[in-house]
Amino acid sequence: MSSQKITTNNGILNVPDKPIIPFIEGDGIGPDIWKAANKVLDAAVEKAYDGKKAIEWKEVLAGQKAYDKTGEWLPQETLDTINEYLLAIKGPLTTPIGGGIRSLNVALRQELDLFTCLRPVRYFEGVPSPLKRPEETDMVIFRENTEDIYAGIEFQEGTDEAKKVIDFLQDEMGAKNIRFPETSGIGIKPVSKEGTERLVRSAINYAIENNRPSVTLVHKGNIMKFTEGAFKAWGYALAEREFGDKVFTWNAYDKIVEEEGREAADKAQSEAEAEGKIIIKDAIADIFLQQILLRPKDFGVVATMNLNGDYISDALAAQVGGIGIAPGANINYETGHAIFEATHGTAPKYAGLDKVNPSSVILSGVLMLEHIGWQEAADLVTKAVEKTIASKVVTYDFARLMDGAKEVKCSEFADELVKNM
Ligand SMILES: NC(=O)C1=CN([C@@H]2O[C@H](COP(=O)(O)OP(=O)(O)OC[C@H]3O[C@@H](n4cnc5c(N)ncnc54)[C@H](OP(=O)(O)O)[C@@H]3O)[C@@H](O)[C@H]2O)C=CC1
Ligand SMILES: O=C(O)CCC(=O)C(=O)O
Ligand SMILES: [Mg+2]
Repeated sequence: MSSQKITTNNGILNVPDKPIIPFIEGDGIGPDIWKAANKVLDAAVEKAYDGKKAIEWKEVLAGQKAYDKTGEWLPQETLDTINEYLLAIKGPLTTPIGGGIRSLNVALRQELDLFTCLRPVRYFEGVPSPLKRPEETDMVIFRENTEDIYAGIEFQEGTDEAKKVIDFLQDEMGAKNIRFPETSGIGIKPVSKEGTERLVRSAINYAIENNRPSVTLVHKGNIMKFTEGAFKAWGYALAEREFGDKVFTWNAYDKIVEEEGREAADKAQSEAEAEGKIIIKDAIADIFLQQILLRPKDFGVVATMNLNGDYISDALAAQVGGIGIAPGANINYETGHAIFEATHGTAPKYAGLDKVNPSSVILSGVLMLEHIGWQEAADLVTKAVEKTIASKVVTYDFARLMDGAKEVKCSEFADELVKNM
């Protein structure tokens, strides 16, 4: 079996039996969790296909390891390789706070135009959770991944650049509400119609393909009208224009309320639900954070901008047991390019201790196996995670909250998963 590249034809992947898939080990806990994931994913593929399929892993460098070896944090060769091989899986990469290099994670998403950050959130039976009914949290986050205040367009307080932008805003744009212009840093928040539309389109397509009853557009459009408010308006317009009678929007609901009253609007929505139409609704970001805790059953697919999606990801992860079990994928649904990675970061205090939960990156690997159509291998891993957690053999993060659990190391948890396949 010779190893080959995965290729694409109009976004449809052509996957050989032995695809070459690049990986980035990552900083901090990265080496520990990647080693565990590598073992589990290889075992699942071997078992599912009896040795007739296998992944050939190809290391590419980023972060501290890249800097130590090449003097660059994100070598061009890494970007070129992922671009060429279409997919990659990565451990977390460190971003210093308040100075130093900008996020390599964000750079990878921007450089490869991986416009969706997909983060499914589901409960595994037996995981300790702060909720009474954690199984009701079952959502898929579609986070815009290339724009927003997260794009990193910022000017530091006290610099000529910050002064120039502030002078421009005050003198030429009539801005009167910069409270302390002499000592302000400035951040810019670009949110585009194209960026919004491709994200919302992907979210609705996902909802249709996966029988999810609703897509909620989460925004702070009451305050940031022309960025977050526009996201909501463009999202509704796209849903109505491109998905027609497959969806029923709260925009349409509001129009019926105006013309015929609330009872007629409620009736129209109930009929749409009965016909299996996807309800496209919206929520303002602050109240949304309350609603996901108090009535999580109301939400299926969540489409939102970059910063909101970052906060929502960690909040929802906590509802189902924490960031140790929160997978993700950065995907361009138009080209098929994708990088799979955990939601969490490098957890530096645990680096090299062989201690943390590898489930997030392992389940990111499950998303990768599903992305290439290797569902049998993906299912083996998911079932092994279910079985292992149910048997109360867990890493420290779950063990500290579970009665009667056996705490194991990161590597031992991976061994247990392999045993339970
Ligand atoms: N995509 C990426 O590569 C990301 C990178 N980062 C970067 O990571 C660095 C550290 O960020 P920080 O804010 O501390 O967040 P982290 O997600 O790295 O860690 C915060 C805490 O979350 C818990 N945690 C994280 N991963 C695991 C795991 N696998 N198993 C169990 N528990 C886990 C630990 O909790 P406890 O202390 O309770 O045990 C840990 O102390 C920063 O440089 C940040 O920029 C952050 C997010 C994403
Ligand atoms: O890039 C980083 O350091 C943080 C990114 C992050 O928190 C995320 O994407 O969820
Ligand atoms: Mg985050």
